[in-house]
This record gives sequence, structure tokens and C-alpha cells, in this order.
Amino acid sequence: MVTDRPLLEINDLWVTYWGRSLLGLSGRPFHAVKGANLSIRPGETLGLVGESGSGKSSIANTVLGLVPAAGGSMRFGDEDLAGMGTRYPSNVRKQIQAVFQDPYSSLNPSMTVEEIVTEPLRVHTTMGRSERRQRAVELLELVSLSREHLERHPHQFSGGQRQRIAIASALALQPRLIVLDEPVSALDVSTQNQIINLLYERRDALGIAYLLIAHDLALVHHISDRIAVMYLGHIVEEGPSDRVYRRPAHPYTKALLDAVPLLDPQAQRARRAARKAAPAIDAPRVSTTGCPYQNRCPHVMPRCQTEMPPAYAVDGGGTASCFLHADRPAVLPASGTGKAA
Ligand SMILES: Nc1ncnc2c1ncn2[C@@H]1O[C@H](COP(=O)(O)OP(=O)(O)OP(=O)(O)O)[C@@H](O)[C@H]1O
Repeated sequence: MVTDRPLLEINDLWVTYWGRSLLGLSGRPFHAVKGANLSIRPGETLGLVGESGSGKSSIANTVLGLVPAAGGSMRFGDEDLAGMGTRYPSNVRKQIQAVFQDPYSSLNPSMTVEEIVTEPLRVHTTMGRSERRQRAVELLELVSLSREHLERHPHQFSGGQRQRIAIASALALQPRLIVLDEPVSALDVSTQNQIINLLYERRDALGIAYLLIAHDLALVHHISDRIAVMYLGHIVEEGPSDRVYRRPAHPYTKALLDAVPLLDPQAQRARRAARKAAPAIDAPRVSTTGCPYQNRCPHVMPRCQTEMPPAYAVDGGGTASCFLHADRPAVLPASGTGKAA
């Protein structure tokens, strides 16, 4: 049910945190997201990957209206999200829901399952109590739980069941977009598969779009239509999931994929040997000019140290911000060259 017009369109997004000095005055700004461009169509899943600290949750929290955009635009349908800061009106908040990583801390332990699942209905609709209860039963059935679970508290459930409850609550208002921030990384492998299948089913049945944040590239490839790759606040590559996974165009995406363990032990041994023979790679470092990946990149060229690459079109779809593709048309200006508001 993917259509062409974007549901969410993010252009040149900046997210900035301000440090605090001892006197409580604002210290130096830290730009966690530097000019990101992303879009998600209705019913589409966009996987956002990158190492810890690259800015994925900062984008997610800005889309959810938990953190204000410091610059750029974010359109959701006809709504200007960036202009609303953290004060989304109810009609917008209803349409964008979230499921977070840790089902042990994201559910209020003093509430019953019925209260948790019907809370969004209580806040955002005029439904009466019995109607809400009926809806709670339907929602629990959607996530393979049942009426008998209504009166129980979160501590009476396993991690996977708690994540089902969180998903039921996120579905309550029939949102158009759900932000999934590491939704299965706290779960064991077989429970992960069950939750992923559940998310799949709900997406196909209800036409919801997902912004899926995860470290696990194999998982993201499995569930996403498109993948965007972040490095130090920049989107360095974006494109159809299969193309990014099988033919990564940015050296950083390639490095991320090389870190995914191979099932074949012989191939895994060969890869380990090749890695040992390769020169040591520096830790990530914020460069003041040029490409953010320059000090780790095996293909670094002189211009990478002075110029930020624009996003070049890539064969098979999508873009890569890397001068290795400079023979292709640039479709977006270099990210991070604009100024945060
Ligand atoms: N509230 C905050 N105040 C100051 N700095 C922050 C804040 N939240 C995040 N940061 C910083 O912003 C950068 C990006 O963080 P973010 O959580 O968005 O990354 P991430 O890619 O989601 O990481 P992870 O995968 O570990 O969750 C990090 O350097 C982080 O320390």
C-alpha cells in the first residue's frame, strides 16, 4: 500500500543539544544531526542504521516531537512538524506513535494492561469507558494477547509479551506512522522473530509506515523497504533496502556490513584474516572540514579532507555522499553545509 507522495519528508534537519555550564547558563552547542534528508511514504518502512551516537534516536525523537528541530523542515502530510517544536496538537500526536527498546522500563508498572492500552484513547478521544475496554480487547487480540490479560500488571509478563502490549498501545489510535526505536534488541532471538512478524502483519493489514531504528543490519534489511545510513550526524547513504544491503555504495555502509557475522564459518574465518591484514582504522573523529568518514575511510582522497561530498545518485537507486561516485549526478547538496537555525 505504498503510494508516491511522502507521508514524512525531512529536509536539511538539524538537531542541536546545548551543554550546561556550572552556573546553569547555556554552554556550547552540540549538533547531533547535521542537515539530514529523509522521506517515508505511506505504508513504507524506512530502516535507519548507524553506530551508537550517530544521531538515529535524535532524528526519531525530533519526529516524535520530544526534541525540537534546530533547523530544516519536517513535513507530515500537510503539517509542518518542525514549526510545531515539541507542541504537537492532538490530531498530529495521534498519528505518530512510538515503540521503544526496553519493554521493562517503557510500561508504567503501576498500571494494568487495560489502562496502558487505553491511555491514548482516554487522552485523545471522547470514547467512554466500556467502549475503550472493548477496543482494548480488540487491540490485545491483534497482538495475540487476550481479554484475560486486561487486569494484569506489566511485571506479570515476559519481555516479548510486554513488547506486544507496547505495540497494542501504539496501535490504539490507528496511527499513520510508528517510530520503532530498537524494538527487539532487548529480546531473545526467537521472541525477536515473533515481534518482527507481528510488526510485519500489522503493517500489511493497516498500511502503517515505520521508521525503524536498529543496529542489526540483517534485521533492518529483512523488514525495511529502504535503508538510510547515518554517520556522525550525517545521512551518508540511502536507497532501496536490497541495493544498500547487497551493493553498498558508501565505504561506511560497507564497513557496517562487514561487521555482520557470516553464517558460513569458512567465510567468517576468511573475513577475519583479511581484517587482520588490513591497516588499523582510527576511531570516529569529528573533522572540521570535509567528509566526516575521512579518517577511517580506506579510499580517502585529498578532496575528502577539504570538501563535504554531496549526495550522488547511485545505480540501483538512492544516493551516497561519497566522491567515489562523483561521476554520477549530485542530487542533493552536501549535508551539514547549511546552518542550524
Ligand atoms: N539530551 C542530550 N543532550 C546532549 N547530548 C545528547 C543528548 N541526546 C543525545 N546526545 C548526543 O547526541 C549524539 C547522538 O545521540 P543519539 O542518541 O541520537 O545517537 P544514536 O545513533 O541513537 O545512538 P544509540 O544507537 O546509542 O542510541 C550522541 O553524541 C549523544 O551523546
